[in-house]
Amino acid sequence: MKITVLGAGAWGTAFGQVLADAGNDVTMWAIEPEIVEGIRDHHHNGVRLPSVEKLPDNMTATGDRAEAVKDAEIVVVAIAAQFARVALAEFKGLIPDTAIVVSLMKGIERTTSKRMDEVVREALDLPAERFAAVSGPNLSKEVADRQPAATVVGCVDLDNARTVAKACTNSYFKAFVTRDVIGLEMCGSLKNVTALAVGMARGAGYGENTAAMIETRGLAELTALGKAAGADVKTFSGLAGVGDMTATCGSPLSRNYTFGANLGKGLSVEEATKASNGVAEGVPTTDAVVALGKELGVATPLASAMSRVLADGISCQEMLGLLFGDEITEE
Ligand SMILES: NC(=O)C1=CN([C@@H]2O[C@H](COP(=O)(O)OP(=O)(O)OC[C@H]3O[C@@H](n4cnc5c(N)ncnc54)[C@H](OP(=O)(O)O)[C@@H]3O)[C@@H](O)[C@H]2O)C=CC1
Ligand SMILES: O=C(CO)COP(=O)(O)O
Repeated sequence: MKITVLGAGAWGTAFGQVLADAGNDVTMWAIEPEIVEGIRDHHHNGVRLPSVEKLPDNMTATGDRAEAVKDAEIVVVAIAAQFARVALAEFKGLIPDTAIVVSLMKGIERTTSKRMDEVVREALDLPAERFAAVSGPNLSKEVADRQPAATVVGCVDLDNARTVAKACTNSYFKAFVTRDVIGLEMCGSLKNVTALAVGMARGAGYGENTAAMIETRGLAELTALGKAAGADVKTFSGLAGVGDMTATCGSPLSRNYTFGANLGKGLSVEEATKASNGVAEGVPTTDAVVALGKELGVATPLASAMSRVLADGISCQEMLGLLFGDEITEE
C-alpha cells in the first residue's frame, strides 16, 4: 500500500520502518528540512532516531504537504499531541477522501480535554469509520531495533482496522484489532501520567512495592475514567492497557518515565523538560486528565497529585501522600 506518515519523530520514524518492512511504500512528512533530507537522501533520521543506521529503501520523505499525502491509502499521524490540531489543519482538503487516517499519538488536548480521535476527526472533518488508533507497548527504540512487539489497531469499522493491522504486521511486529477506539485512546494517554509518577518514585530511590502500587492505582484510575468515557473495560487488561503500563513504567527508554525520574532526583520541571529527548506527553496531559475527571464525575487522585508536582513542585513524598488520602476506603 501507499502510506504516508505525518511527523518524523522517534515513533513516527520507527513505525514508518515497521510499515516499510511489511512491504508498503512509505513517505514521511516532516517540517524540518534536515530531517527530510536525512531520510530522503541518506535513509537516516539523525535528529529523532539516530540508533537506526539505515532506514529501508522503500521509505522516503518530503516537506511538501500536498506531495506527501497524494494518492495515500493510509495516512498515519505521529505529531506531538498538543500540536496535532494545528498541524492537521494544513492537511484538510489534501488527504484523499478514501484514505484511512491512523493516530499513533498518546495524549489528551490540554485546552479542550479531548482525545486524539476527537481532535483528528474534528481537524480533518473525518467520519468515524475512516479513523483508526494504534496503541500498545511500543517503545520506539526497541521497535526500531526490530525486537518482537505487538500492538492494537482500533476502528469502529473492523474491516478498516484489519486493513491497517495487515499493513503494519511483519515478522517482528504483530497487530491485533478492536472496535474500542475510546479504550485505546484512554489507555495510551493516561498511562503516561502514571509513568511520570512511577519514574518520580524510582528517581527518589523507591523500589518495587512503590512502583507496583502506583502502576496498579494508575490502572484503576484510567479504567474508571475510560469506563465513564464509554470504553470497553476489557481493553484495559490487554496490550494497550496493562501491557503498555508495564512497558512504559518499567523502562528508562520511556520519555515520561525518564521525565518523572528526573523530577524525583530533584530537577525542576523546566530542567526535566530541557533534559528530555522527545515529547513527554504525560506533562500536558496531566491537567487534561484532571479536567476530564471533573467533567465525567470520576476521582483522579494520581493525576491530581501529579498536577501539583508539575504546578507547585511538591516532592515525591508529598505526591504519594496525596495519593494515599486520609480515609480507609475499599480498593
Ligand atoms: N516514542 C515512543 O516510544 C512512542 C510514542 N508514541 C506517541 O507518538 C507520538 C509521537 O511521538 P514521537 O515520535 O516519539 O515524538 P518525538 O518527540 O520524537 O517527535 C514529535 C513529533 O511531533 C512533531 N511536531 C511537534 N510540533 C509540531 C508542529 N507544530 N507541527 C508539526 N509537527 C510537530 C515533531 O516534528 P519536528 O521533529 O519537526 O519537531 C516530531 O515529528 C506521541 O504522542 C507519543 O506519545 C506512541 C508509542 C510509542
Ligand atoms: O508509549 C510509549 C511506549 O508504548 C512510549 O512512551 P514515552 O512517550 O514515554 O517514550
